[in-house]
Amino acid sequence: MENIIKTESLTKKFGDLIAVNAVTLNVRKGSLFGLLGPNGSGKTTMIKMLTGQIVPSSGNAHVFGLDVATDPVGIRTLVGIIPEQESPPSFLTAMEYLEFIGDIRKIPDLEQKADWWFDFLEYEDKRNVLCKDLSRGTRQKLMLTQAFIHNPELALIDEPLINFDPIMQDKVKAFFVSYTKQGNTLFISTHLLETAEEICSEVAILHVGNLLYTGTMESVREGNRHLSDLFLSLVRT
Ligand SMILES: Nc1ncnc2c1ncn2[C@@H]1O[C@H](COP(=O)(O)OP(=O)(O)OP(=O)(O)O)[C@@H](O)[C@H]1O
Repeated sequence: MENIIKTESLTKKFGDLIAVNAVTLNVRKGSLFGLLGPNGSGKTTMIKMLTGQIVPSSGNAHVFGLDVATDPVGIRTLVGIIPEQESPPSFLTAMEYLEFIGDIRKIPDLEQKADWWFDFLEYEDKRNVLCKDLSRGTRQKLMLTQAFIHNPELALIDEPLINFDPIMQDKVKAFFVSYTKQGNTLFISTHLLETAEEICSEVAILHVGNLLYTGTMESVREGNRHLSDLFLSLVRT
């Protein structure tokens, strides 16, 4: 099956600190890929490199065949991301922010698509509220909306569920599963191991920048093993 993301010895150093150490992995089309790891293991750094927000120190990564180092804008045009800032501009309303995204991405039928997302994520009543006055969960809804509103074939999202209540988490999880069942690819980082076990088709486990495991959820579950058992056995050693 086609690899949508390919990395080879991908490395990021911040001074003497090696945040991501020679990671080689492939993400297949249609995967719901979960990147797991303890605090500071390099998950955000990986996502930032794969979305062209920071440049690798060495090694390489290709997304849709585009090199993250030389074509970051090409990649960001194609994929859905929540940018580094993670918050919409405070001086725009939710709808004004989506119009701004619609202009940049040249999205046809923006109004109609925004209506669908306001309804689906249940924040229609916040449409005309300034972003600075939105709750953290509602800001996360808006950021998810802007990541998916142009119907990308690939989205890379750092901790997509963390600010949501359990009901909204269920709804978003179901969306992620149906999004990938349609042939799209989703790459998420998460600390929620039960959630990853429930929805991911493949996982990778990072520990102090090193890739300790990558495999399908079937291979994780061999012998009735739980993802948390595998995770803890790898990162506690
Ligand atoms: N801009 C930076 N400058 C210096 N060090 C950085 C920078 N960004 C990240 N790091 C370091 O790189 C390492 C990996 O950080 P990263 O944010 O990628 O981890 P993470 O797995 O996403 O962590 P968490 O689960 O806590 O969000 C950490 O030691 C972090 O302190």
